[in-house]
Amino acid sequence: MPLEAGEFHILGFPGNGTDEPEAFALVLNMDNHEEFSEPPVVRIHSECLTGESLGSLRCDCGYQLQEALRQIKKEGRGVLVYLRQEGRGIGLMNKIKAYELQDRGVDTMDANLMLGHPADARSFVRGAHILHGLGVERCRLLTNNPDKIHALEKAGIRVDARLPIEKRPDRYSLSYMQTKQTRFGHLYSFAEPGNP
Ligand SMILES: Nc1nc2c(ncn2[C@@H]2O[C@H](COP(=O)(O)OP(=O)(O)OP(=O)(O)O)[C@@H](O)[C@H]2O)c(=O)[nH]1
Ligand SMILES: [Zn+2]
Repeated sequence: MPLEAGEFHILGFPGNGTDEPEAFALVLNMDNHEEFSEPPVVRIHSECLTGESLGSLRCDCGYQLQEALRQIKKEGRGVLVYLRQEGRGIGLMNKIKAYELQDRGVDTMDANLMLGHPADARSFVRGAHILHGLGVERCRLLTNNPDKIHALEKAGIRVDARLPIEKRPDRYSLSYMQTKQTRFGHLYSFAEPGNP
């Protein structure tokens, strides 16, 4: 599939009609093991229609999706697994409701909780299964989220290195990214809230 970031193979993974939605992976050069000494670059990406399709600036998802593909292309090999866990797993309608609360000053974690949802309702086990199916047992993971690393390791994928994937915060995304840093434990290089 020709993408702006380069040519990738797209592989589809059907859902089960109930709790497991469809997923897909964008794969580059994964049959070619001999040529590469380091484990592949991997991104486990969660759906964000507003950030990716509409170009919403209030989160960093659109940037991260494109940047992950650019990094994989630059490396010459890797996998992006796309999981349809919109809104950290609460779905688009609930995310829109959460945005309404956020417009009234509630942060992204409390907005989920006030709506009766977990702060993060996602699971990354499917991502690990898909990686296993592609023959990936270890990787260098593009993420700022330590929970994602622990989830993959628990599911049997060794994460040899974390590769940061950071959008520079701006006036639309700063408070959202600060909340991810202070409340979700995301690792960002802008160390002090208020100092992007
Ligand atoms: N409920 C809710 N979900 C959001 C909001 N903003 C983005 N999302 C969702 O958050 C998910 C992405 O999670 P992030 O916290 O941005 O990043 P991550 O995947 O945990 O970590 P990284 O690997 O560092 O990107 C996607 O499913 C988005 O749809 C929000 O304000 N509320
Ligand atoms: Zn987003």
